[in-house]
Amino acid sequence: MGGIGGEEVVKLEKMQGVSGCEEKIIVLIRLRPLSEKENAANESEDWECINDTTILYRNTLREGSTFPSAYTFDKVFRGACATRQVYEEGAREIALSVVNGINSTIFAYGQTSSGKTYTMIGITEYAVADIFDYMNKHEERAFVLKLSAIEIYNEIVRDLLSTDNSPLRLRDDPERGPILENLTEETLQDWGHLEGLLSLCEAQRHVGETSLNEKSSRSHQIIRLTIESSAREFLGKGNSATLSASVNFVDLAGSERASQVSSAGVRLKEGCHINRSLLTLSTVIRKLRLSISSSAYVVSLVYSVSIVDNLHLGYLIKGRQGHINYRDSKLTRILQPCLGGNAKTAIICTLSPARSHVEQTRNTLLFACCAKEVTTKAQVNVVMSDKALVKQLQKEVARLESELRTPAPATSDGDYTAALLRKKDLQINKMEKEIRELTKQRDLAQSKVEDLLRRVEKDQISRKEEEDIWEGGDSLSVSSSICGPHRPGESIREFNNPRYNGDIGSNPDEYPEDCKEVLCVELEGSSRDNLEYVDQSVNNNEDLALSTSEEENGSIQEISNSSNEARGESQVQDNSSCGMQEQRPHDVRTTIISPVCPYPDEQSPQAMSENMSNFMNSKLTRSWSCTEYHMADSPERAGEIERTPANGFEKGFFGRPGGLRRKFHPLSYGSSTKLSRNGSPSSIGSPSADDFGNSMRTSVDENITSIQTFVAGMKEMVELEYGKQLVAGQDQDMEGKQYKFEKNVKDVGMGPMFMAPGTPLDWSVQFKRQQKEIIELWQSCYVPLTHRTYFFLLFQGDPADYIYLEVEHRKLSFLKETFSDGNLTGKDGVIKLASSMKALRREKEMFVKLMQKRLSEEERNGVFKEWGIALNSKRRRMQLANRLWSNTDMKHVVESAEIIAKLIRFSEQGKVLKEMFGFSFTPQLTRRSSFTWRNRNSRASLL
Ligand SMILES: Nc1ncnc2c1ncn2[C@@H]1O[C@H](COP(=O)(O)OP(=O)(O)OP(=O)(O)O)[C@@H](O)[C@H]1O
Repeated sequence: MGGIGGEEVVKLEKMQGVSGCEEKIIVLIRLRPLSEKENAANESEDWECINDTTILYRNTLREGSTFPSAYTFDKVFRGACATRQVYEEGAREIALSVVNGINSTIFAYGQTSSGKTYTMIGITEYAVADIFDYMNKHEERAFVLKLSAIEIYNEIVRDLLSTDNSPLRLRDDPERGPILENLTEETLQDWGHLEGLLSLCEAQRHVGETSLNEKSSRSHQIIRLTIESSAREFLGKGNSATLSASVNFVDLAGSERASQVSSAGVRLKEGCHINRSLLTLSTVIRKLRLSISSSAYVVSLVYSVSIVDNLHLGYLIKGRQGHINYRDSKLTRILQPCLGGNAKTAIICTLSPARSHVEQTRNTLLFACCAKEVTTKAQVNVVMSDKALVKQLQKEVARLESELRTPAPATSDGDYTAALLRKKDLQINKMEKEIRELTKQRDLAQSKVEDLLRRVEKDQISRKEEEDIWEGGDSLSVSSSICGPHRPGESIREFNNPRYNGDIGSNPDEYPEDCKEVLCVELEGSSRDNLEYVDQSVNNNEDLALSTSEEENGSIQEISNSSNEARGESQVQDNSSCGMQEQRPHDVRTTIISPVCPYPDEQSPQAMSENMSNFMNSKLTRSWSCTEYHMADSPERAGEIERTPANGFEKGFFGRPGGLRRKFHPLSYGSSTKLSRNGSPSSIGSPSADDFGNSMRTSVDENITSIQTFVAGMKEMVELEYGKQLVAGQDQDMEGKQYKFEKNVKDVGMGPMFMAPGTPLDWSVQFKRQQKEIIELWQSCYVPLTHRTYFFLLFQGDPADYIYLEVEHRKLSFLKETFSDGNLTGKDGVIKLASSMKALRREKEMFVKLMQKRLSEEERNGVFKEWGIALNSKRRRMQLANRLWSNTDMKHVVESAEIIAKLIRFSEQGKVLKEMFGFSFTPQLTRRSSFTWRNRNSRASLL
């Protein structure tokens, strides 16, 4: 019971195959025979061991008996059984656990004279004898046996191996448990030494005479035999591990009541202490039993409700177990490790069979019943030197590290864990790959953005130069960007038309897809010889050309401008100089727009481009230019798009692939007066949704070109197919005309359309009706005012205008329907209502600036006065801009168109067109006055 100085006790659950599992206290019953006194008193034996595990109360007829008659335990021994049998069959295994490093305890519990001392003396001797025998059989190990003995008498602990009767001090060590200070611990030398020490203990123990026992033990005796063993080969090397365990042989004082033994005086006092300590022992045992059974109950309950949680369960067990009052007596304090702790425990309950002791016997059996439910958890105790302990801990650390590094064994749990880890690794790898890919895409996108910004900046510079030239130049030209890979000296061909591949002498597929843009304008009545062009030369990267073609021979003849020729092959072939090698549609569009900015003074290219984009769509098509503009990413795709038939009107509308990605063939004015569309008679350049953009994509100053293009791109088809014959009064085969016309219409993907009425009167009526509806639709759809003005001024009732009104009407109807369906935020090709409104506002802001620039103060004041705007009011120009095209009244429309026409220099462009093409685009008042101008005077005042 003393500490093991200088060494550490380590409890290992796995050592020599012994695990620290919980096991119940072994409860043995020993029924002694009737004593001489009892026989003399003619006592009857009321108890009988009916088998090895059950004891039966035979006197069941006893009056008032409510107790059970049969009790079952681990083992019951009838009176004839020798102590050796009790030891071997019930206590030996427990006692010998000590040689394996496991603590053990053997109690003897029972009333006085029931045979406790008689039994424990024998058990102790047999156990020690077996231990000696074990030692002898295991010479490879070195054993050390130490014996100590105490008694607890009247709650005083005395050392039975010491002649000093002074009490021993009991203290609790956090790791080693209860320790008796200065306890004598004798190292056993041999059997004789043991016998001598046991004799000493017997001699020193308090014994007194009671009515039931002449030599009644009046104290609790505890003999402790401690066994330490080490492998001999490691002895003296400082790194040995020693098994160390103790076996306690406990001979309790009698558990009888003081009154039953007729004690008095000293015996009574002894009895009170005895009863107190045994009562505490009983209470501890009962609580331990209750805690165990409660734990079992809790476990069952917890499992049944499927809320297994180790922590929760532990809390419940601890909570139900509550406080165990070990400290209420010295006996329970000292025996605490043996009761529900680190020890194997056996309790031998001794009984007297005499009828006169039946009550005590029952009490003993009840105690036994409680004790058999108590569990302990014995562990192997290894005493290690500091060096061995360090080494052991290092090994343990190494083992744990190894387990962490190496895969778990191929158990089901290990397989699952390994599979889980592999899955996680794969996920990590996949995510890392995605991150790399996204990073790559981000870098590429950044690079493209930077490239686009550079291009925009370049375009701005170019545009500025163009504007300077435009403002200061006198010449007019059909301007556009031509970034074609055509060879110097060669005519610019219709590259996309296979018919002309041979003439060009090069494969168009060799050209960059986005660079196949050529401006060709054929002039009515012009021949190749008298074609004129003016090299705008606003950008060295642009080639300008006027082209003509003869539909009859299927060729396109073009005249490249002299400067283009002069630049030579090197420049033309330098695609990179064009900056179009990888240019996107937007870039191309911007380039096209740039020289013809309608508001060169005020509006940035981006703003103008945005205006047009908002209203139209983000992809440009130009009916007015000989543009071969591929939106496709590849020649194959381009071909596919080109071959895609139009299935109806909507097909040609923006927002539809067919409409957005059509390839535009050049317009060509034949040598005769008729306009023709080379190769593809009608699918290219026909009025479509793009026409909205066409008008808006032209600038004020460039509107000469814009109008020309507007007319060339729209009217030429009608002139060719229908209008020319009508105007000239030639006798045409109407059936043939209709066939051609319908074919054209279908080819552009607009579906069947009405023919113009056969008589001017019918057409006049229809025109006015349709014009009125178009005006209302413009208003509903927030169509740019410039577009309205162009259209209104240019299409005034000529029968050839019919198809354009029809197309315009259909487009606007579709647009209005789209808006009314709630498709206000479309994707590609679908106009955003909000964007249209915003563009309209910007356009009005431009008009405000142009009013200041292009109207004299006198003109402005006149207009303000005429439009009811007070001259002293603020923001007069904005007031005026806001009123333009603000309602559908025809007078208002005419006046709005006149003002805008003035602002955008419509008349100047009209004149130029007339001079250039010999074709009047200005309103022919003498011919169409009845359809159009209502307020001729006001218009004239401005125009
Ligand atoms: N199984 C037995 N067979 C024969 N005699 C026995 C047996 N058990 C006990 N005795 C005898 O009974 C008497 C009392 O036994 P013992 O002193 O061991 O009782 P006890 O329980 O220790 O009593 P106490 O508590 O008063 O010390 C002794 O004389 C003993 O020899």
